[in-house]
Amino acid sequence: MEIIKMENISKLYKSGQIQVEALKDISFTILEKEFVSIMGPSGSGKSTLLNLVGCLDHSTSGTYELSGTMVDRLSDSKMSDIRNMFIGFVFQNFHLLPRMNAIKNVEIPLIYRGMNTKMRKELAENALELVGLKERMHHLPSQLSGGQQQRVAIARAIVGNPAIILADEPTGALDTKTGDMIMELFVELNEKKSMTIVQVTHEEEIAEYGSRIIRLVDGEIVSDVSSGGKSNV
Ligand SMILES: Nc1ncnc2c1ncn2[C@@H]1O[C@H](COP(=O)(O)OP(=O)(O)OP(=O)(O)O)[C@@H](O)[C@H]1O
Repeated sequence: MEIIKMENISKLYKSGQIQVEALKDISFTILEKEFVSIMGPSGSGKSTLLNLVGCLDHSTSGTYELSGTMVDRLSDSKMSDIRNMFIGFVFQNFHLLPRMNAIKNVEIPLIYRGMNTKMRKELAENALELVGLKERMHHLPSQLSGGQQQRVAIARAIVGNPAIILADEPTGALDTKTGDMIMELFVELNEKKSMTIVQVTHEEEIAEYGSRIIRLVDGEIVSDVSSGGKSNV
């Protein structure tokens, strides 16, 4: 089943006289349960693409269907409803709230959903257990290592049981060994929890944890290869 379907997507940024075509008429589909890595040089459009997939921004032209819903034509508030329901985000620098302990950080997406305290705590504890951090749930981010903070961020991303995890350079702030542990967690979430994962990375070794690598250059897809060598372009 297709979960992400983009057709002829372009994104133009205009500032004054200057226009940048960050994405140029790109089309691709991602199936449920795929683990896709997006690579490309600086400025090639990776973050722009991830923002569109994550319903954080509108394209300039083209169509985007997320799990059967045409996203482009939705209002901002409808788009954020879709985002909260379908997508969990993981960032390079974790984006945890420093004054809240691990479990409170993980509860945040559930607060937005209006869930009651007891249910929130239970789900947040389960998510922290899944990432192997239940015993640290009362620690503040500053009392956790970088890898542990990223695992809290991943627990927060998955606590609402989203269909898709979007990760922007999830290992960018971590050493190699810790980065590998985060990737092993992604593989586990992908294989055991059937989560679709789309990550942006600069590192070839990190990209290879995915089962498919899409490469961008100058806003265009120049290659799209699944493991086993199957080309999707
Ligand atoms: N808000 C914006 N306004 C104007 N131009 C932008 C904006 N955001 C990005 N761009 C331009 O769009 C192009 C693609 O940027 P984008 O951030 O998507 O690239 P990237 O591949 O994620 O780069 P990096 O690896 O350095 O993060 C670049 O030329 C960038 O300067």
